Amino acid sequence: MPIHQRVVVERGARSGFPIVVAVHSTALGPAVGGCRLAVYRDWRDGLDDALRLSAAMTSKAALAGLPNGGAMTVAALPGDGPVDRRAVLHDVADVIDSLGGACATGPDVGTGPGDMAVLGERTDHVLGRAGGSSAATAAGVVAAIQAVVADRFGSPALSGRSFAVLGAGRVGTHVVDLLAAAGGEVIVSDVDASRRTVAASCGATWTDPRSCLTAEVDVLVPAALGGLLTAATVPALRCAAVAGPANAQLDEPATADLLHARGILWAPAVVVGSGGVIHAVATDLHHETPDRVAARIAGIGDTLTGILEAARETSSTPAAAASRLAAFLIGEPLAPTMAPC
Ligand SMILES: NC(=O)c1ccc[n+]([C@@H]2O[C@H](COP(=O)([O-])OP(=O)(O)OC[C@H]3O[C@@H](n4cnc5c(N)ncnc54)[C@H](O)[C@@H]3O)[C@@H](O)[C@H]2O)c1
Repeated sequence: MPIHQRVVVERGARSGFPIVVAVHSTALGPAVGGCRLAVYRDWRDGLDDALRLSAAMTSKAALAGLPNGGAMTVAALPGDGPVDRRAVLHDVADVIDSLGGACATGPDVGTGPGDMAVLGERTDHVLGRAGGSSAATAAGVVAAIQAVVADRFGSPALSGRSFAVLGAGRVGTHVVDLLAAAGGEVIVSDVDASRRTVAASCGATWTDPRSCLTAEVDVLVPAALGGLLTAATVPALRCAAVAGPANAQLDEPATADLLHARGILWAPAVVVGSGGVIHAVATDLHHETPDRVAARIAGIGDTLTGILEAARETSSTPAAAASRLAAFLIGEPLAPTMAPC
């Protein structure tokens, strides 16, 4: 198993809370990854998260075509008692800064652009201060959907194709708008009924989450939480393909085989949902022009097309083909925790 390049665990000088920065790999360039502030029963669970997510980020960055490796930062908060958020963020910034540019961090669960601005008071190695990742993520999702539609139906045209978008949050709303504007027939759902306005504003059809999941459509687009695709839900699907940004869509890697056996094309979320990371890293770290960044995001479609072709040629799942491609790009075999999904 490829060992992490460097893992730092420190007690925050101001907050006293454990701060973990895991740098998995800098083989392709400086490592990038999210900064997670979360409550853990035991801080070592936060360390596990950092180790797992930084390894997965190495695959994500490689598949995104970025000259970067993977990292992850975790501040393990206590479940009770006051939290001086600013103090925690400054502790995080000092640990990141002490690594001298080996890694940069951006928004993740529990953090947003405002928090990145606070980190930026003490280190330059910060991404995503300006926000805007959800629009970039959605643009990448649509590029991926075009590749999926081309693979399944022979043309990337979205007009006249049908979509079910599950989750009308920040990314899902943009995706619904883009698909509807391209002439797609769109069904949308969310557990939050107030999100019904997303459908009303662009002529999409609102439905309940279960009906959305099992709708007879060309592409199901998971844009809510993870764990959607399981041995229980896959038999109920009536779509030709699944392509969405939701992280950890598969409850376990073997579910990709169930989808494959049912003839449903599943596009790995690590590729489909990479537009936001590409935008943040290419803009903030590599200072690329907006046109170059947009081209990189549109390139998600080409990457996915290559993965789907490789899967077909080798009679394997797209998940397995993506895993092989990531290993080739990184130049070393992937550990199970790095398998892209
Ligand atoms: N924001 C990004 O740039 C980005 C990038 C890559 C991946 N992702 C992933 O994409 C997904 C959506 O991200 P987001 O930023 O739009 O999140 P969000 O929190 O803004 O939206 C998620 C939406 O899903 C809804 N939801 C939750 N559970 C649901 C369920 N069981 N059925 C239907 N709807 C449900 C919520 O009510 C919410 O409106 C997440 O899994 C996220 O990890 C996001």
